[in-house]
Amino acid sequence: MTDQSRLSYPKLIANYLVGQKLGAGFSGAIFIARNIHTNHEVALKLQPINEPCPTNKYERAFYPVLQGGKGLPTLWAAGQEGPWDYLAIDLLGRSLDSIHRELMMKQDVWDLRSVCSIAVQVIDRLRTMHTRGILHRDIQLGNCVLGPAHKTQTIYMIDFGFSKFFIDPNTKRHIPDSKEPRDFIGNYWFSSVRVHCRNRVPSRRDDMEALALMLIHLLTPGGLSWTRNGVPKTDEAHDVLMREKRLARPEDLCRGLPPIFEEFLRDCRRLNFNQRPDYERWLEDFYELANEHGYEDIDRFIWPSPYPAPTYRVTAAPKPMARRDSGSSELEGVLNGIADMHLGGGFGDRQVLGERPNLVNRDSPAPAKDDAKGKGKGKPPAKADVIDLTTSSDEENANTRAGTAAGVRLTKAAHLAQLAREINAAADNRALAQLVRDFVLVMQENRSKMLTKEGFAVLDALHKQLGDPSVFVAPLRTTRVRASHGAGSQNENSSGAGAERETRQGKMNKLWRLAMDVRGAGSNAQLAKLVAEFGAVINRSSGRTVTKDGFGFLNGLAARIEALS
Ligand SMILES: Nc1ncnc2c1ncn2[C@@H]1O[C@H](COP(=O)(O)OP(=O)(O)OP(=O)(O)O)[C@@H](O)[C@H]1O
Repeated sequence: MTDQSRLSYPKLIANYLVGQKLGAGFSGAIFIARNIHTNHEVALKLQPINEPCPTNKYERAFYPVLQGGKGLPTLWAAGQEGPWDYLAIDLLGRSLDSIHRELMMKQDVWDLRSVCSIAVQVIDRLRTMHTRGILHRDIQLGNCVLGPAHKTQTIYMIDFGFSKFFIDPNTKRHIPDSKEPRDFIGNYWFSSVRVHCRNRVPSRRDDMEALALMLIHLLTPGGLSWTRNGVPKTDEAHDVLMREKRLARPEDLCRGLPPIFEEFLRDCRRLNFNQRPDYERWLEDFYELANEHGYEDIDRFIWPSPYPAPTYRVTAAPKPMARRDSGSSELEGVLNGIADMHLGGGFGDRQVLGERPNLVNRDSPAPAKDDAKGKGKGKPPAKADVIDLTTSSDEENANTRAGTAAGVRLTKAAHLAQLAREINAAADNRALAQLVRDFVLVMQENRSKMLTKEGFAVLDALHKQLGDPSVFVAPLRTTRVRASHGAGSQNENSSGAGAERETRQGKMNKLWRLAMDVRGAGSNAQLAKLVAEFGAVINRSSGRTVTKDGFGFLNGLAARIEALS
């Protein structure tokens, strides 16, 4: 890197009169410049041609491909003159970093409207870049800037010095993954754990994860914990930073925030190397979040914010009892063993549910509201009596709830897994109905209403028990069709437009119809079919969340199962 302070920049480069300095970066400086023929003002990025890290040269390759994309700057001129390499690009506005610094003098976190607006705009920019075969690889607040004077409500992406084509222009295939040691490319604050701490090759998922971390940073008082000591100056300090980043669990990073932030971060971390992120799903979910809070038109980033008061902030995480690398794996093992114990007991006999042709169709199932009364029986012990078993940062078991007669606080995943086992062992409709109510309780008590793989396992068990427990029933999960998660979407060229995804209205309509059908179901076999349909609707929906209508269906199901007993 060149020592900026010793450089003396020219007054005229090509057709540009060099004016006020806007900022200095890793390997050059950027100035306001005016075209001497047209008076057109640009931002001129100047770099010595012998710069050891010639980012201008790299950036030049990407601009032609990015031209015309919303929120991507226009390149007006580029070349070398004398000892200088220059790029003339759109003159843009303030960076989010500069807004952030100013805002943090007044309040501890950003307001939700602004964060949603940043989310949808940057997701959209990444979608454009990725669709054109380019990874950004340096997502950070300083590289998101407001548009020029007539487009100040559009967020622009800048600084493609670390960018890379991830589709090979000759083979048209995704670049290969590799486990070879490699230099870290990115930034300390937001680069993904895989890229920063595990030295993996960056791909689309890592740009998205960096965005997720950046959004969480904006809602964390004092910022993400590893950003608080500044840029690490020694290898030891860098190691400490990486360790902290690696160990930070999504549920702790997002405690107190709407569930979408945690789900977004987890989803980015779940993607395969060459998998296309489901940009559409996340756009839709952030629009929905904004909508729920009455924020309109978040495609426009309005600053100062019309709703400046912070709505959410990350709350401090309790100190975990046992952490993976804290050396207490024995204790952890014992606790997990307790969590995995089959606490249902007493159902060792062969299952006797399934089709009951002799059942009378009673037309008066209890309304969903009444079902809630039954929940007292399976009600978990008070939270104060429980032990926290949440230890995994990678699995979908983040959110704890009070649970089980053993007085152990199970993770959502452990509790759902236990419910699935109990459903498989249930001896009659009455027991099954109670377990469905317990399922509703577990889901409702948890912050995230996302139906995880353990939740689908509960539906699978129900489907099997209500159908015919003696025959193998294909798991509902195998019917998953989500655009970005299905096998087909592994292909980098997949459009992933989500043709088979459920719209919000479609989901509501289908759940409403299912809730109606469940009331009239005359047999366990009919209920089994409705459970399968329910699973399919949730599976195709945005965020795979169980909504109010979904709980309505489940409560109706419990009532009907009981009525058929
Ligand atoms: N087109 C632009 N219009 C206005 N300001 C800009 C523009 N491009 C960059 N800047 C300002 O200059 C700063 C440095 O620019 P940029 O990030 O492109 O340079 P860099 O040398 O690659 O920097 P870094 O080392 O931080 O990655 C930015 O944070 C921004 O404040």
